[in-house]
Amino acid sequence: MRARHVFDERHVGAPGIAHGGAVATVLDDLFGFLLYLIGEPAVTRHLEVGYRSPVLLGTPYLLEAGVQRREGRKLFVRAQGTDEGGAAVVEASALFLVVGLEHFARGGGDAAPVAP
Ligand SMILES: CCCCCCCCCC(=O)SCCNC(=O)CCNC(=O)[C@H](O)C(C)(C)COP(=O)(O)OP(=O)(O)OC[C@H]1O[C@@H](n2cnc3c(N)ncnc32)[C@H](O)[C@@H]1OP(=O)(O)O
Repeated sequence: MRARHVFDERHVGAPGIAHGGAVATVLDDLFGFLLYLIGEPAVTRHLEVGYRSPVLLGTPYLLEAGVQRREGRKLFVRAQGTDEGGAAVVEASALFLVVGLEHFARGGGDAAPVAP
C-alpha cells in the first residue's frame, strides 16, 4: 500500500521537524489502514520505528507498507518513508494481532465491521 503524507505545524517537534511520536502515529495508522484494506481487524502489539533522517514539515513523503508474513493470528508488517529524491528517512516494523470485533467494543464506541 502506498500513501503520500505531509506533516505540518500540528506535528512539530524541533523547529521545522516532525516530532518522532507524530511520525510513529502516522506509521501505526498506515499499518491499521493496510490491515483494514486486507479485511483483518487487528491491533498493534509491537511497533518499532527507525528514524534515519529528520522528517521535515511541509515536505511530501511517500509511505509504503506491506505484510511481511503471517503466523496464525500474528501479522508482521513493514513500512518505509522516502523523500521525493527516493532517500529513506524512516522505517518501521510491527506486529499486529488479529482480534474479534468485541475487542473494539471495550472502548465503548461502535465497532463497524472491517471490510476489504
Ligand atoms: C473496527 C475498526 C478497527 C480499527 C483498527 C485500527 C488500528 C490502528 C492501530 C492501533 O492504534 S491499535 C491500538 C494500540 N494497540 C492496542 O491497544 C493493543 C493492546 N494489546 C492488546 O489488546 C493485547 O495485547 C492483544 C489483544 C493485542 C493480544 O493479547 P493476547 O493476550 O491475546 O496475546 P499476548 O499479548 O500475550 O501476545 C500475543 C503473541 O504475540 C507475541 N509477541 C508479543 N510481542 C512480540 C514481539 N515483539 N515479537 C514477536 N512476537 C511477539 C507473544 O509472544 C504472543 O505469542 P503467542 O500467542 O504465540 O504466545
